[in-house]
Amino acid sequence: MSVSLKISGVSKVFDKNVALNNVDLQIQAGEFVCLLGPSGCGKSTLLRLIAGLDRPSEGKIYINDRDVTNLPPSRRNFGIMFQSYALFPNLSAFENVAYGLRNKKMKSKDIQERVDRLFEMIKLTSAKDRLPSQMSGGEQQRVALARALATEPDFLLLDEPLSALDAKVRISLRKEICNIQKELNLTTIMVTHDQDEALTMADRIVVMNKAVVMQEGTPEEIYEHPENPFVADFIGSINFIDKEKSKVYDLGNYERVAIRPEKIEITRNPSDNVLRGRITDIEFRGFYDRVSVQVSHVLYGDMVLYVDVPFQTAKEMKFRVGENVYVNLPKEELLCFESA
Ligand SMILES: Nc1ncnc2c1ncn2[C@@H]1O[C@H](COP(=O)(O)OP(=O)(O)OP(=O)(O)O)[C@@H](O)[C@H]1O
Repeated sequence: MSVSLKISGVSKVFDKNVALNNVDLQIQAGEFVCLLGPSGCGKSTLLRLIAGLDRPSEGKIYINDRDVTNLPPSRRNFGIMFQSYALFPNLSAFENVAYGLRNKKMKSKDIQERVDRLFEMIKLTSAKDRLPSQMSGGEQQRVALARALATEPDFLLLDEPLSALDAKVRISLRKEICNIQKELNLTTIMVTHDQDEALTMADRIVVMNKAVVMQEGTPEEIYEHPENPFVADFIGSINFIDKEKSKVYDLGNYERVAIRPEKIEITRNPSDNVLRGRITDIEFRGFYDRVSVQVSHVLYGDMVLYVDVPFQTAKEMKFRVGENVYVNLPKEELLCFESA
């Protein structure tokens, strides 16, 4: 069974340090939610409160509308997986996964069946009898996932589960975790500070900063319609244009506009609505080039805009550092913020 979770007015204060400030959050049954934010924003604290490893200073936590705020972890029925694999070093992979089931006094035959099924799920059947020290980091983390799922939890908590792994393994494990999560329709909350991870894995992202939720939404909503400069800046790259610099655009009541580097067009043809500039730097970034353009509009003052030019366009246009170009900031791509 998959459950819904509700965090209602939750605060957590350590001495005088406010780790969470009046956080509200609803998570639907079967949903994959990522808590994303910079170091110290409170995401691990929130995960610990949901697990019952710590108690909120204020507010309530509900599982399927049942108040569990004062229930111990053992009565919340979740699986958990940490950054460090935390496997028992002296037990085989199989016994690591079976551990919780033996504790529950499940029959040997049933344990065998369930653990075998889990090893099929994580595609590691051949490594069942190995010790953790005989497995790669990625394999150990898959065993940790199987262990978290063994007791058929109602929801899954993942605390930076991929951050200790190298880039390739991380990307393949992202997919595997998502597939398993969807197959089991298991409500899942993952803490990460890696925006790519959140964007590729989550049904919904909760962006946090300084103990509060800054915005929540689908990856597309968060990327395309950030509600404030913090979210715009934290997820993806962004150029900010502040009011005092922007005499070209009438910002009305807005204090700032912003535009993502891939939304700016760079050309050699002057036309309406383009700004003149000079290329000061070109960085090769694989499938795109990041071109820095010093905009030299009299009214603009000095401002560098970053423009991401897709690989193919960059190849055809052959931009050079020092060259004069024009940049177009399409009006419909501008993000407007009332305050900085
Ligand atoms: N047990 C504790 N005692 C005192 N302060 C704590 C404790 N746990 C967390 N904090 C503080 O609460 C704030 C939030 O910490 P938390 O670990 O939740 O952040 P985080 O977003 O998970 O950061 P990171 O990504 O670095 O793990 C920080 O200022 C931290 O120092």
